[in-house]
Amino acid sequence: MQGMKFLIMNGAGNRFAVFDAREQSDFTLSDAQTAAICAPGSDIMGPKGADQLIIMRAPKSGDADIFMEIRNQKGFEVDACGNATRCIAWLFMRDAETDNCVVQTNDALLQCKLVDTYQVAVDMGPPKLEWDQIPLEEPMHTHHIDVKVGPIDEPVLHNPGAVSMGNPHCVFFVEDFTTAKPEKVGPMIEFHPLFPQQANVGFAKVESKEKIRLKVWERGVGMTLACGTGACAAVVAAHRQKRTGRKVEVVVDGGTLYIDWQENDNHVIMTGPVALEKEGVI
Ligand SMILES: N[C@@H](CCC[C@H](N)C(=O)O)C(=O)O
Repeated sequence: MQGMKFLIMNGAGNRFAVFDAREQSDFTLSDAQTAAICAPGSDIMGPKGADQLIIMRAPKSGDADIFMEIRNQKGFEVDACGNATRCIAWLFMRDAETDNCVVQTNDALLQCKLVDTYQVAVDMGPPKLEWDQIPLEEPMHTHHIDVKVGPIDEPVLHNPGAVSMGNPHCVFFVEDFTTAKPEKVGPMIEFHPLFPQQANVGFAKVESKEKIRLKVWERGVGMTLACGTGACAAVVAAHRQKRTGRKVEVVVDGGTLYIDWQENDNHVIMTGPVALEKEGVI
């Protein structure tokens, strides 16, 4: 690790430890090493820690510019992270002096575009909506799934939508966050038996057909200031339940993400901010 390029970045407050291993293909971190680096208070990350750790690697195919390995704060690898995609794309575009690029993840090839100095748009592709794509434990419609929180006859939360944006999301629609209690409900749903690969849990307050206020309990992390795939999933779930249109401003604790679930090609476009907090060498 000594001598390796290291950065701290965030996308709307979703914070990342970034290692540039493009020229060190044998560089790996165990789950335990990853968790130690990401932990709030770690030597590398300081008090805020990192929500995800990203390893930039050489692309695995000729149609991509860069490959991004994604690890959650708890250490394990996952297949998608919308905010980190914007950050890694921004970095690549800055260094290559271009305004578009393709970021590769385990899940997809993602087309990215610089739309302003610190704003990047990512084509997150089509949402996956079949029960076995999320995945769920058993066949069911994903438009709203039979999960309830609270007393059986008067649940506080019910009928969440299930969406995969390359990672599993369960999105509840809430009246207010005080009653919904995301910090308490999040971990219960993350490990609900209906989700064999666990789930990211969204709490979306629809303010109008064009605006959602969103909080997300992230799988393998906890509450974060922003979740890009969570924002995409919230808009897909909201539109499917006829709560919003397809083009929605999603306000998260760390900023605003603009989501457009395009009707013509079914792709979800996410636009949002990127911040570079620190850049150096380990
Ligand atoms: N912060 C992310 C999502 C990161 C992965 C997620 N916690 C998972 O386990 O799937 C984003 O911006 O999308």
